[in-house]
Amino acid sequence: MSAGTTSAVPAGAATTGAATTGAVATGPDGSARAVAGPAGRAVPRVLAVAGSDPSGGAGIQADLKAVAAADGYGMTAITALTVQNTRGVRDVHVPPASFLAAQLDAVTDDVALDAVKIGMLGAPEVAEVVGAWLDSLPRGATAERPAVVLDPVMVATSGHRLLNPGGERAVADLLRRADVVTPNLPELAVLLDEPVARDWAGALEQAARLARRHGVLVVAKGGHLDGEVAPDALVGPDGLLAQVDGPRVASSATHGTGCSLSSGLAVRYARSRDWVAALRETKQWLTRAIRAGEALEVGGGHGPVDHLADVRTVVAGSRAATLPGRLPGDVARRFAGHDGSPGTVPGTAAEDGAALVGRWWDEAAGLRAQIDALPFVRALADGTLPEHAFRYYLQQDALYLREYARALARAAELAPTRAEQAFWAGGAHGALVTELDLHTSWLGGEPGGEARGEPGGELPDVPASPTTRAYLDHLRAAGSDYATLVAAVLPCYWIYQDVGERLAAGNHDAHPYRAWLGTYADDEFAAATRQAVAVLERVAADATGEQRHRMAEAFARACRHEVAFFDQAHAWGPAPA
Ligand SMILES: Nc1ncnc2c1ncn2[C@@H]1O[C@H](COP(=O)(O)OP(=O)(O)O)[C@@H](O)[C@H]1O
Ligand SMILES: Cc1ncc(COP(=O)(O)O)c(N)n1
Repeated sequence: MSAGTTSAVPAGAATTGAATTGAVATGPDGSARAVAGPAGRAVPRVLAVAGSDPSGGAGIQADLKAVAAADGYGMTAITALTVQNTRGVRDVHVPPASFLAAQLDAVTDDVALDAVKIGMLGAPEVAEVVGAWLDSLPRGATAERPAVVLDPVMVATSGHRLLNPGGERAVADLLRRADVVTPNLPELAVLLDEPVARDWAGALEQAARLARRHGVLVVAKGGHLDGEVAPDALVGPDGLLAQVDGPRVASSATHGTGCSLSSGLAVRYARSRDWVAALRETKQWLTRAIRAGEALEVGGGHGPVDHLADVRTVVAGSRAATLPGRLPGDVARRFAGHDGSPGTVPGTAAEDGAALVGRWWDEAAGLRAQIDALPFVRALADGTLPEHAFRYYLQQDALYLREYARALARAAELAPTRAEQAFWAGGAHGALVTELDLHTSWLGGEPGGEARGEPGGELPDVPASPTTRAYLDHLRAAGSDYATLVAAVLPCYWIYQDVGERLAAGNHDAHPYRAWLGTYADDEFAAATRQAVAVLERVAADATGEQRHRMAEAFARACRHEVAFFDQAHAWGPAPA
């Protein structure tokens, strides 16, 4: 199941987009709570009223990162200072409530707010100040009134109280002033004064009761339940409005998920004015952020999510794209005419293709030289590469191969002839079984000696790096057009075979990676590479000028990703303890 699948929307209930525009749920005080309305600002101005977490994963720090990740402008009014890290909360200091009131006034006097996210309040008097401030904001579902998302923070994941005794009533008193409230299951139970829901159906019933009692929309969250799916749902006074399912990620990087969800939701709602769409997008983003969290290696307890995982992927991709070397456009223009219009190359069709592909390969010579000069490749060649750096490379390569096999399978799906279909299907099988088996068995054994692990093992339980993800994104983006896809998958064959030939030539009996280097000198792989190149030549020969332009770009980009991929393990540092 993919993250953020929306389902179980009852007929007539809010879903997304135009269908929900104008839908409202009415609170007991008669104020309208818009489920969806006219679109808001492109870069919403969002104020987080919350506590500080010095370890950066939860609280105001998470809020700012989540707001930035959702492309909003973040501001903060700090309610409390905590002394905490990923392992737990050591102390809490709540400054005078009047100081918070002054912060709120300073921001509101100057800045028009599109949304407010309220998190940890710490003490009843702080909640009261926030309540009075909310009452001073414009009322009703007007453009001037900021959307208010209340995350009723009470207890940290570690079990430490984040709200003084007596604070629960004051927080409950804020519910009627919020548009959406996002309690976790224990908080939902406290707000209703009921036992904690034991299953999802119970959680949805409680959420509806809370929504009815306070005239507020409730996001029920399944983070605290078990099972393969981590469901969230938007629930109104009349019950379920929409359920958003996502896979439960097996990860300890869940510190601050509640803070991040509520902030991301506030920004996305302020932009789209559609709570269901905002929840779905926020959930999808959060799932990616949780997946990428462990790779940050922050702390020894419940680590943070990687709020900026998507940004890192883009940065890694553009870093690869700007590696020195000829711009793809230059390559393409030479063959397609200066304006990118269909050009002609003299000679027979078959010669055209070979000449074209030969030029692309020559244009990538600088990148191939860069690969040879990379610290990683040199250390692998001379045997000085630390074992943990080699393992890192193997792990990322295994994660890459699994998805690369999908790209080859897609090429098989799109192939116009039976021969090409069979070739790519064989390549997909080879990547998935032969090559991936080699990786998993190496990862289970001694990289320096012979492979010892079991073939057919599972993929390494590590997240794909931003560099790996960026390369895979490139392959995915190429996947709708056969010619572009063939050009994008080719460098992985060709460069690997080319670099491998030189690595294998320097192999010797005493080389610590001799068995691995031996795998590079594989005649079958060399033959498959020649065949893949022949297919590329055939496709290039038949391509229009515009297609050739796209192929040249896809090919050159993939070459750049190859450089970045080989380079990514070079910052190996000391071996982990
Ligand atoms: N292991 C997980 N995998 C995927 N999503 C999760 C996981 N844990 C929590 N979430 C999501 O994180 C958000 C916060 O959920 P939850 O843990 O219930 O709240 P809180 O952080 O307030 O205790 C929800 O969107 C929930 O679905
Ligand atoms: C300052 C602060 N605010 C909120 C939380 C709750 O975090 P979570 O999102 O994991 O429930 C926290 N641990 N610290």
